[in-house]
Amino acid sequence: MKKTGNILIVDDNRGVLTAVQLLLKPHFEKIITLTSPVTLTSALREETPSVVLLDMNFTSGINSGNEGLFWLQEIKRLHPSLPVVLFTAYGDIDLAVRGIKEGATDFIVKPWDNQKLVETLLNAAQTTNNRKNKQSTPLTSSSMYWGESPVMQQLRSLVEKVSVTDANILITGENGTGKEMLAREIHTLSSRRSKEMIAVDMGAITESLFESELFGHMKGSFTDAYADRPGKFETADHSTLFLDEIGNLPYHLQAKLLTVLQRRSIIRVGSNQSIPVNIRLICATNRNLNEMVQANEFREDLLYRINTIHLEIPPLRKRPEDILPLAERFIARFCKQYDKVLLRLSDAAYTRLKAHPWYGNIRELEHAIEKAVIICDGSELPAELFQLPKRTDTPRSESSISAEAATLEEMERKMIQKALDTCNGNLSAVAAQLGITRQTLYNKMKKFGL
Ligand SMILES: Nc1ncnc2c1ncn2[C@@H]1O[C@H](COP(=O)(O)OP(=O)(O)OP(=O)(O)O)[C@@H](O)[C@H]1O
Repeated sequence: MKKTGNILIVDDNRGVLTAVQLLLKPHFEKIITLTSPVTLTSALREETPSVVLLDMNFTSGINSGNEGLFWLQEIKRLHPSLPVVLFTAYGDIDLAVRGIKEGATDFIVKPWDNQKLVETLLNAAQTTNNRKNKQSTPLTSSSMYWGESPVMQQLRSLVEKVSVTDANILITGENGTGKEMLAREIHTLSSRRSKEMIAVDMGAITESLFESELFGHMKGSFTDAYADRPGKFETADHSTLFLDEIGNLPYHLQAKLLTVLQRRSIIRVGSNQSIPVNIRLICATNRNLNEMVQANEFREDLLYRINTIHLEIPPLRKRPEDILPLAERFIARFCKQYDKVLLRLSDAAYTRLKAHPWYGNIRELEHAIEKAVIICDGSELPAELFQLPKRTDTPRSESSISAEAATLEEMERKMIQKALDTCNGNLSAVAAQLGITRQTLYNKMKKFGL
């Protein structure tokens, strides 16, 4: 017989306790008994059962049931959704009805019918178990794979600790390391998970729409404002707001963001009414914000505000033990998606994947696997299906050009000058060609006197 959760039984009659305990033993994983309700609240703080069976009368000779109702309220105060089944004296239906009105799930009349008692308690415990399973679904169904590497295990334990708090989090890491995926995981692990996480790509937001997108607007406040519209901050109220590519936010707009984060309220464009917002903020960037602060490209006060907790996702090449488990997960996912039998990696493919530096990180690995699964004809993925780009250059952060600041600055100046010449001074085109924002370009031109 399958056992269902734990039960707490509170009854001052030891004979009743023993009889009920024997009856329920085959049905519950653990049975906790209390002969007095005095220790009830401390017992519930230690362990939350799936159901409580609560006697209504603890003082011999007094059958008012008031004590039982008092303890029922205490249980509900601690655990509002914990099912409580009342154990009432014979014929005391009125009391049972009062108990039900005050939140009890059901009642059993003494002397009890064994079968009815077992069924009632199992049904009540089942509702708790269903709820627990439902709550844990988002946690277990996450497609995020943490990896085997010690560095990712450390990150995981930190994430589990901080997710439940409302602390602002800054996630950094190279492109494709899974910053957005981690932000979603944090949201799923938080108490805000019942509402959708709101994600904004700060690199894609145009300067003219920045305020309206983030803080909302009132009808008629500008040409295209046909109706009142909430911004992302308001939409994320009581949820998580994920600001991706925060390093791409132009300098002069950073002050506006900071003000809202400090005040925890927004004012829609065209309004003068301040609207409080309760958001948990997660930001992400692949840029080094400390260096940007030094270069006057990022406000130091904003950095302090957003990085209460800093999580750095290491690049895949720095945790090679995670490459193959990730690859295998992607193979299983894409074989299912493209309706193929489960393919396996050939030994040569295995070696090739493990040796590749994956500068595009998990995203690059995911795409490589998807492509290979699509074109594979046999039951094994040969190495030839993985024509991985050979890159002789290393990612920016590790590049040798950072070795000497003077050389780097000279190189930067020359690159900007060259781009200015080829783009005939069109600053937007120069910024796009160099892969930087216009604000960064202005700052650098000022610095180099161009
Ligand atoms: N830990 C992981 N487990 C499984 N898939 C992952 C993991 N991390 C990333 N991915 C996959 O890799 C891809 C890139 O992830 P994501 O967009 O979160 O990276 P990112 O760091 O935010 O990228 P970018 O810097 O380019 O915005 C996504 O398709 C995601 O599903």
